[in-house]
Amino acid sequence: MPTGLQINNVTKYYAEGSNRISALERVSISVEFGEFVAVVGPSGSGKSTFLSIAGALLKASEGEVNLNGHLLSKLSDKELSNVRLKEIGFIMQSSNLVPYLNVFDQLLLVKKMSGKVRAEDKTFAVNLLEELGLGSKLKSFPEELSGGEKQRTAVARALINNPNVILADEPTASLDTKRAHEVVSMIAHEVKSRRKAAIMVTHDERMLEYCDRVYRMEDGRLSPAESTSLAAVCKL
Ligand SMILES: Nc1ncnc2c1ncn2[C@@H]1O[C@H](COP(=O)(O)OP(=O)(O)OP(=O)(O)O)[C@@H](O)[C@H]1O
Repeated sequence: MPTGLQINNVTKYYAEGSNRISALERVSISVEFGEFVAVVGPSGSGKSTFLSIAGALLKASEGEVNLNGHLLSKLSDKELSNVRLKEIGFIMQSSNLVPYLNVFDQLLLVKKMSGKVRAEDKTFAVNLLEELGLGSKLKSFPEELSGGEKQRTAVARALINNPNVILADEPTASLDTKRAHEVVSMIAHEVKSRRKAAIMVTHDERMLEYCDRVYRMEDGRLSPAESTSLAAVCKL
C-alpha cells in the first residue's frame, strides 16, 4: 500500500457561466514521509486549488489523490472529514487561533474534536509546545503572543493529532524575516523528526533552503523548479 502523499494526474475545472476554467492540468507529485516540498508560482497559477485538493477540501475533476493509503475519490463526505482531522495538519497564512483559549487549550480543542482527551494527549501537547519553544507560554492567550509565537502555536495545533501529512499555505505571510525563519525551520524539524510528508506553498524565496525539493506551478501545471530560476520564480 502506498504511503505518504501521491497526487496522480489531477485536473481541476471550475465552471464560470457557460465557460470551463482549467485551474490544474494533469498535476502529479509524490511526497514521502520525512520529505518537505515547496511549491512556488505566480498568483492565479493554481497553488491554492492544488493544496485544497491535496487536503481533501476540494474534489479533483480528474485524477487521483492517495493520502497515506486512502484513495480520496472513493471516500464518503464523513470519511473525508475524518481523513482531514486525523491524517492532515493544516497551517494557514494567519494563525487563526481562538481568542479566548490559551495556547495549551488551543491544542486540546482539536484533540476534543477527534475524541476523548486522555492524559497522554496532554503530555504530548506539552512536549510539542516545549519543542516549539512555547514551554513558557502554555497559559498565554493569543493577544499576549508575538506573531511568530502565534504561528508556532498554529504549527503545534497542526501536529497535535499526529497527522501523516502537513499542508502549509504561505505560513510566513504575516511574519518578519527572523520569525519566518524560526517558524519554517521548526516545521522542517518536525517533518524530519516525526516523519511527516509536507507541502508548503510559498512566495518566500528565503524559505526554500529548508525544503528538500522545490516545484513551480504555472498555468495549472506543476514541474520541478530549476535552482537557477528560483529567485525569478519567487519574485513573480
Ligand atoms: N471557485 C472558483 N471558481 C472559478 N474559478 C476559480 C475558483 N477558484 C479559483 N479559480 C481560478 O482558478 C485559477 C487558479 O486559482 P488559485 O486560487 O488556485 O491560484 P493561486 O496560485 O493560489 O493564486 P494566489 O497566489 O493569488 O492565491 C485562477 O484562474 C482562478 O481565477
